Amino acid sequence: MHNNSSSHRATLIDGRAEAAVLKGLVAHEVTRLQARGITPSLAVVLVGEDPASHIYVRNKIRAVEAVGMRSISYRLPAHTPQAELLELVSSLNTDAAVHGILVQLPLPAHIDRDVVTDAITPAKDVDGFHIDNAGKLAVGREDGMIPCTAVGCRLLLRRVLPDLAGLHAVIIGCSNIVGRPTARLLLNEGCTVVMTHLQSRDVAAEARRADILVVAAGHAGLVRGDWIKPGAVVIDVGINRVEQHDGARIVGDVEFDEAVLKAAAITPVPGGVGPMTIACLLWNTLCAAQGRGTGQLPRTESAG
Ligand SMILES: Nc1nc(=O)c2c([nH]1)NC[C@@H]1CN(c3ccc(C(=O)N[C@@H](CCC(=O)O)C(=O)O)cc3)C=[N+]21
Repeated sequence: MHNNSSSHRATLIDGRAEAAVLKGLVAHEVTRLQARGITPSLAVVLVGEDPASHIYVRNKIRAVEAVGMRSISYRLPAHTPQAELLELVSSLNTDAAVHGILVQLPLPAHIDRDVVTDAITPAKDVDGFHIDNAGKLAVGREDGMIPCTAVGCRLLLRRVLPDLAGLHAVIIGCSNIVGRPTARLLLNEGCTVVMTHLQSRDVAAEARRADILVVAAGHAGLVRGDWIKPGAVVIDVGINRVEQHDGARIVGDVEFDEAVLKAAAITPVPGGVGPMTIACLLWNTLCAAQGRGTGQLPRTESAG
């Protein structure tokens, strides 16, 4: 074993393997529900023709069906009026056969994202973006729907760090979709959480203090090797398409080749957080069908 600084390489956190475990659990619960005549179902709404969104939505639908759940997809033209989208959401809210509703983001500029997400019944809000769900998480409650990527990040961290209490966690990027909810979850675990964003003075200096570094900035190559404290655990949420001489490639927000020499463990991109986001979406859809929140364990029903 060579463990000197020149040969050290971080453990890779395998998001695909972790996602497969969670999907297996979901698939098992789905069979139990089906025995009672319930097939969990997810409605996915896509507005506009963004090619990346179409690929994401196709992958989500495939994953939903692979665990035995039902998916219903709605593809609306880019010029769809907001009122029409709200009508669709309203009809899905009252449809008892629909357990989860996901409106794919980003939405066209003429549609107010907050109005749409707040129109979804909180119990069917599998993204966890509704203000009621965000509010619960903000006060430390985990009985609502919690955003999928944040849940996925915590599961990956728990895999390599059994006890998160007292650790110094630094979040880079504070979107409502990823950074903020992840910060809330890590605070719930007892971490000391620092949230950095575009206006932060010295993000590198904050990052160097991190035992846990979560990067969700959407900026390829933002985090360099010298931003990472030796032995830190790095979660790279970024998904950036970069053009290279031999075609396009997906990279994260972390300069992986540098970070792998400093960190104790790191998530790759692809194959890290992304697959966990999908697996947690399946989990949330299951939770919605079972009438519970993300953070509540499945009820163990006795036979008969
Ligand atoms: N309402 C809403 N909810 C979302 O959860 C949502 C959304 N809108 N809009 C877009 C983003 C993006 N997102 C991803 C999920 C999985 C992967 C994923 O599985 N990535 C793979 C493959 C990456 C690739 O090759 O493209 C990986 O990282 O290994 C990526 C991105 C969910 N989003």
